[in-house]
Formats: sequence, structure tokens, C-alpha cells
Amino acid sequence: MTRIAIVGVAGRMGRTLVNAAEQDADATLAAGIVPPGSSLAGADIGELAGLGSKGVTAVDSLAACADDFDVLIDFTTPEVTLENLAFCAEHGKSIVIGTTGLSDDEIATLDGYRERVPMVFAPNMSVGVNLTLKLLETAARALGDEGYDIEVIESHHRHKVDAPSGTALKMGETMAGALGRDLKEHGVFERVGQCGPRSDKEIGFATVRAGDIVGEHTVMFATEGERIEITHKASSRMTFAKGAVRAARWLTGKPSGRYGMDDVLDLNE
Ligand SMILES: NC(=O)C1=CN([C@@H]2O[C@H](COP(=O)(O)OP(=O)(O)OC[C@H]3O[C@@H](n4cnc5c(N)ncnc54)[C@H](OP(=O)(O)O)[C@@H]3O)[C@@H](O)[C@H]2O)C=CC1
Ligand SMILES: O=C(O)C1=N[C@H](C(=O)O)C[C@H](O)C1
Repeated sequence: MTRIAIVGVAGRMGRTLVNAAEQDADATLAAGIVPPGSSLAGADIGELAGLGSKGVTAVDSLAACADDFDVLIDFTTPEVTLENLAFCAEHGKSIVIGTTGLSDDEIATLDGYRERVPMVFAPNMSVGVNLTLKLLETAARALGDEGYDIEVIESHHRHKVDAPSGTALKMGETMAGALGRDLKEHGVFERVGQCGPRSDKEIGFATVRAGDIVGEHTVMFATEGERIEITHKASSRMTFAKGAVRAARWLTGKPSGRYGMDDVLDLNE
């Protein structure tokens, strides 16, 4: 049985993760963490998630529940995630990280823990998106150097703070990698005013923020006379939360290392 702690337990993903962990027969909901000084400390995490009392009260520091869990699931902010990673390294814990919007420097810091912490780090934990990444790799290889323009369009709810989404960036990186291109050089994240025609090799990104959209990603491969679109639409956060709980179980007994959802889902040949 994997003992799971959920940090950011009162957030959109935190509350969904409580539901997902509760439904998983091989996981135990061991702890929930709210920000330091939060008025929600002491609340039952089942109540926070709308499930009724589960007998686990939220605490406002990891130190307060260090003995209670094996794997931390973290969907918070880049700064908080890096603090929590340091805690996991110090206390021999594993961690599943869903947080997006990390800068290059923050990713380098995260990567520095790969020898000390078993971690799954993925911008999207759904089975569908991770399969889509494989489809995109194949499509990019077949079309990207054959005159097809590649554009990524993502839509999310009005509360999302980072753009483009971590998933859109991962899609771009995956396709750029398949084509031997560097996304830093060929990614185009803004077009405004007299920006000129697109170049052949650029990979464009467009962002929509509106209402309660859970998460939608379309990749367009367009040329003279035809267009292929590969779309993934999430209609419930449960798809991400179930993936995260699955990742937490998968980490049990794994050596230190930085893993992705492709490892968890065994999508690599
Ligand atoms: N990988 C994936 O599959 C997915 C990734 N995400 C990513 O997950 C992240 C969170 O998204 P979402 O749940 O929508 O955001 P929310 O803002 O709803 O949740 C984040 C939670 O973290 C809490 N928090 C902040 N600091 C601390 C702290 N020091 N200790 C404990 N809790 C803290 C916040 O509390 P407060 O509000 O009081 O500050 C908030 O409740 C984003 O980066 C998002 O992109 C989202 C969905 C899927
Ligand atoms: O913030 C969100 O909500 C989501 N964030 C992730 C991302 O940035 O890719 C994954 C998902 O699309 C929802």
C-alpha cells in the first residue's frame, strides 16, 4: 500500500487528487498539506474535497507529517515544488511533480536532485496526452520536413497562471526533437503587428484563457491543400489525478532518478 501525501490539497488539483487517491485500492490517503499559516490547517481533507470526513486533517508543513507518507504528490508552484523536492531529498521520500511553468534554471535545479530522489516529473499525467505525444513524434517525423507548417494551440481556464501550458511546450519539444530542431531557436510564442510571414521551420504556439476549460491541445500540420489536426481534450481533472496516483504507486521501490509518464505508462519501445 502506497502512503500518499498531497501538497496543495485545497487547490483545484489537490482536491481532485484526494478523490483519485480515495478511489485507488492500492493507495492510502496519508496526509494533506496547505500553505504555512493557512486557515485550512486542521480541516479534514475529505471535507475539503467534498467527500465527507476521511479522518485526515490538513497540516501546514511537510515536517508535521514527515513520518506519515512515502510519496508526495505536488501540483503547486515552481518555488514551492523546489522547496518540497529539497525536503524529499533530505527525508528519503519519493515525489510526483505535476507543477508547470518552471524556468530553465528551475528545471536545472530540479534535475540536480535526480541522483537523490525518485521522482516523476510530467506536465500532463493523462494517458491520452502521453499517447498523443507519441502520435506527434510520428507525425512530425513524417510531415515536418515535407512542407507542413506546425502550430500548437492550447486552451485553459481563466485561472491558469503560466503560458504556454507545460503540455504545449512538451508537445513542441517532442516534435522539435523528432525533427532535429531546437525549440529555443524555432519556437514562436508571439505574433503581433508587422511580424512577416512564417518561416518553414518554426513551431508556433497560441494560447486561449477562458472560463472553465479544463485543458485542450491541438497540433496542426498544414500545407497547401490539406491540414491534419491532432487534438486532445480533457473534460475532467480526474484524468490528471488518476495518472498522478498511478505514478505514485509506480515509484514504490524505484531507485533515485527523474522519470516521465512515458516510463510510468511503459510507452517507450
Ligand atoms: N501535470 C499535470 O497533469 C497537471 C498540472 N497542473 C499544474 O499544477 C499546478 C497547480 O494547478 P491548480 O491545482 O490548478 O492550481 P491551484 O492554484 O488551484 O492549486 C495550487 C495549490 O497549492 C497551494 N500552495 C501554494 N503554496 C503552498 C505551500 N507552500 N504549501 C502547500 N500548498 C501550497 C495553493 O494554496 P493558495 O491558493 O492558498 O496559495 C493552492 O491551493 C499548475 O502548475 C498547473 O499547471 C494542473 C493540472 C494537471
Ligand atoms: O493548469 C492546468 O489546469 C493544467 N496544466 C497543465 C499544463 O500546463 O500543461 C496540464 C493540463 O493541461 C491542465
